[in-house]
Amino acid sequence: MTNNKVLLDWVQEVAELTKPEKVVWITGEEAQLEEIRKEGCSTGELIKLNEEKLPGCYLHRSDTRDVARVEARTFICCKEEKNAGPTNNWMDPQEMYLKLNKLYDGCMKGRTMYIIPFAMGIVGSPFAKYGIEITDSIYVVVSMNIMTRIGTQVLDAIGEDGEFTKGLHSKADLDPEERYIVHFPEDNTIMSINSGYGGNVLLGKKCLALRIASYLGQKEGWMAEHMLILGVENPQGEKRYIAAAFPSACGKTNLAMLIPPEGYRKDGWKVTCVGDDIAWIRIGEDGRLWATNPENGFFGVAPGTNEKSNPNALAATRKNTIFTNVGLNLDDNTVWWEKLDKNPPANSLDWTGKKWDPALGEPMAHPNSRFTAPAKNCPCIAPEFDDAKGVPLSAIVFGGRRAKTAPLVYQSRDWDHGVFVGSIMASETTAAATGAVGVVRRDPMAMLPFCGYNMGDYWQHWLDMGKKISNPPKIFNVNWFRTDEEGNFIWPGFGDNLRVLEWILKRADGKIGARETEIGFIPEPSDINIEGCDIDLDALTGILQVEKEYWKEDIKSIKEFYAKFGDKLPEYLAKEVEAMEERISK
Ligand SMILES: Nc1nc2c(ncn2[C@@H]2O[C@H](COP(=O)(O)OP(=O)(O)OP(=O)(O)O)[C@@H](O)[C@H]2O)c(=O)[nH]1
Ligand SMILES: O=C([O-])CC(=O)C(=O)O
Ligand SMILES: [Mn+2]
Repeated sequence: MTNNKVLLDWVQEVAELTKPEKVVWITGEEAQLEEIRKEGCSTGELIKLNEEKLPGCYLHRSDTRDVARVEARTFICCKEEKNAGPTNNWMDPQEMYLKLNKLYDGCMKGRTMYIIPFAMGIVGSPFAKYGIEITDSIYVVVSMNIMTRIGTQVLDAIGEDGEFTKGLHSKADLDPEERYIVHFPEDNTIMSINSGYGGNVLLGKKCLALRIASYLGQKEGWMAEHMLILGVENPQGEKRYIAAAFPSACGKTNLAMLIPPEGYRKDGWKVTCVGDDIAWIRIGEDGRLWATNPENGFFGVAPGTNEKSNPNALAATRKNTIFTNVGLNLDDNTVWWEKLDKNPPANSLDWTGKKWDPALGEPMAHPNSRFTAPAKNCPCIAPEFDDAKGVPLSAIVFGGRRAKTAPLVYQSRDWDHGVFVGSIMASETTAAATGAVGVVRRDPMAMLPFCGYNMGDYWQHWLDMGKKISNPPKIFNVNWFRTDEEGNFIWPGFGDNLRVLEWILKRADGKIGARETEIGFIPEPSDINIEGCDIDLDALTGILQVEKEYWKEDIKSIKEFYAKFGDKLPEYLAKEVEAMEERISK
């Protein structure tokens, strides 16, 4: 398969440690993959769904104690603790290797070890990064085939002495107490053990394309971000691209696949999706920022996805998709999740595989149940999806889930101030990670769980990038999640978010004015088009205010957070929070 000596030696070393019964190199050929899917069905790892209604689709159930990313068990192991920073778990690399090697010892006994060569980015592109994931999970093999570009083409691209990220995964015995998701950025190595949940085990995604890639980006002068990328074409035929960073389960997939409201559709607005979760961003020869999506599929949140909220995502899941932890309709062998439609199938199994009983009031699908769907399935996938050079960004948008404080939208004064706006992001936690849901926490640039080095150095890297871009995108912050006294969302969201994007793009093109406030530029309410939208001008005006009392509270929390970084906190950010405090307390 390959003459790469480093790779061959490593595979042999891993096989000696984990002691599998069999070793299989994944070629990427359909016949081999189909064999593996069949094998997965015979072991129960996969359940084949209705071939007529959902051709090529499977259901997978992960262990009930293993349904989300585990941030408390995710580590960045670099030589010096200060390089991991105060927001990452750290352990000395040698100590961690020792600990892990004990856990991996014999963990694949009686199992098959699969070797998956994969690419993040387009194979052969100068921006692609290659990896090898060794795993004992069929779910991982078939999911990596959807989420990344895999097979012999990748081995050829790596070549005899090319570099690659080493990724070792084993389900082992799924012991939550011994679960580890570990990154050794200095060794370009990832080790994951005792989990079978996507975010912990599909090592190309968060582990390589964000944690390892953010570290490489800092060294090599580019950026790896937790961002969707979308294209917006207005009725004049002007096409613009936006990248947006929202924390997990805060609306990236939905915004990336937005369907314009009816009036906008009639006028000729078009939205296309380049990516829904990760953006790799570089400075182009023209001095602008260019973004690519290194993935090949969507690992999207299932609950809430329906014909109305996100028809594009739903359409993407109608073939060759793997569903994880959703409900199973026993009458026709299809899947169901909360809000798919109004009629939960009575004769069904819940996400754990037990008969579902509506009387218990429990959801049928897990709140973090997911679909793994090929990007090519998505009706609005952008023509630039396969273009290795990516798309030029007009705007970068940050956003979180905040019932209060953050207004619907505001714009930073300039790039540096935009870095500040990203650094002070906060959001309510969601089911995407284990732990409490709905607790506000600081999540800078939506990268809190994904930054592979010291977040203070990461902010400095953003500031340094700004100095090198002659024509930087404009930077904004949005919040679709403001609630009223009864806890209802005030802004209708989803397709109507295009109304806010329209303002953002007019600002980016310098076509419209705005009101300067203590936190940045805010639209005049009349500048957001709400014709045909389910919100009135009063309510809109309400969510476009700077509410000083809330901001004062937020500034306290920002300062506490910043204080953790000591001398790693860029001076500009330290000064800016003081300046903002002064403006707010006037
Ligand atoms: N109220 C409101 N809810 C939204 C909006 N957009 C998305 N959501 C909800 O937010 C949840 C998650 O949205 P996604 O688009 O899947 O989140 P994501 O950012 O892609 O998440 P990850 O895949 O975890 O990174 C779903 O329950 C959606 O229904 C919006 O504009 N308004
Ligand atoms: O990694 C996962 O499990 C899914 C995801 O996109 C996120 O949590 O942001
Ligand atoms: Mn994500």
